[in-house]
Amino acid sequence: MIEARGLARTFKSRSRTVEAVRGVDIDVAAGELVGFLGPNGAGKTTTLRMLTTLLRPSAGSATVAGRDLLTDSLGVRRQIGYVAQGGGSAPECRVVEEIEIQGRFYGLSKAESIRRGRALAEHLDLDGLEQRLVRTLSGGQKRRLDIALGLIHSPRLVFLDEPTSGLDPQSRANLWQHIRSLRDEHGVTVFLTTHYLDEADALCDRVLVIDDGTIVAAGSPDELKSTVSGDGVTVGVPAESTVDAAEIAGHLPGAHEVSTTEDTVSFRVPRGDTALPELLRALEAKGIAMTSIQVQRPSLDDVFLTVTGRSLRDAQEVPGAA
Ligand SMILES: Nc1ncnc2c1ncn2[C@@H]1O[C@H](COP(=O)(O)OP(=O)(O)OP(=O)(O)O)[C@@H](O)[C@H]1O
Repeated sequence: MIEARGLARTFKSRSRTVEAVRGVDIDVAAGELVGFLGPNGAGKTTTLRMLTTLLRPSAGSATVAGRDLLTDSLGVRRQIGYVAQGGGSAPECRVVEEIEIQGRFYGLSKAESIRRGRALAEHLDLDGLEQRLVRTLSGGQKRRLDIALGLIHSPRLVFLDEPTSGLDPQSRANLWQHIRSLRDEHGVTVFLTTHYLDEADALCDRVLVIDDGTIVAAGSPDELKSTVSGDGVTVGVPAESTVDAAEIAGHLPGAHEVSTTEDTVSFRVPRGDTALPELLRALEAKGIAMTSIQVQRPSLDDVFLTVTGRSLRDAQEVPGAA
């Protein structure tokens, strides 16, 4: 559905040149729900704007929904839906008018726009809001309206730029369900940007991690996590046993990054759940009584940390990156 090669975009002003996207390759298959994850300023929106024909690439090529991005941008536009970060609906318009206007933009008749609008309203929980002014909608309702507008012409591929940013946790979870059902029930391929780790983890089949204009990791959330350093295990032991316990931990298959505090031993192993029985047996054989145990699956932040050397959360706070 998307095949991009070496897509790049440089912004030049008199004082400086910004290489916002430095030659990315992107492959998205039909029916996938793919997340583009990265900190502020990583190049997510710039990539999205290129793939949706809103910004001409400085280099590279792409096929989007079967159309060539550079030579058939109109064809691409007809095939895709795009929901920008702030959405596109006018605050003083009624919901029903927005839906109708959007349909007319895409060449639907008034009757078709209304029919399609009704179906989308039902699907996206907008029933009963048709006569409301857009500015009176809640944050979650407004996002769902923006998504409905992006889907009015029944695109096979939809781009969502940070669809849940600024929403409260409940509205975010609700919107995730709607986004999932676009794919599950309507077969729409979804490509979305996010800087929420939990969103990428919970929602996406596959995640592309972008940092400083370059894709630094790609795979399903589980694949990405398993390529990192494995599960983190922390075992509490009596202070006099930490040295022995650390040695035992270090001999477990695949154990690495062993460290101790006064009364804990921490290490990583490929699978925490399978390493634990062996650890327990070995500690018991040495007469070491464990006082606590904690196993932590790696997070997407660990992935980011491994590939960039920085925490994704810290990377959000880079001055001037926004
Ligand atoms: N029109 C522009 N002119 C100059 N620089 C730009 C322009 N648009 C984006 N940039 C720069 O390109 C880089 C990537 O920006 P982009 O908006 O693509 O990042 P992002 O990952 O979408 O960030 P965010 O999560 O904050 O939306 C940033 O350094 C940004 O300042």
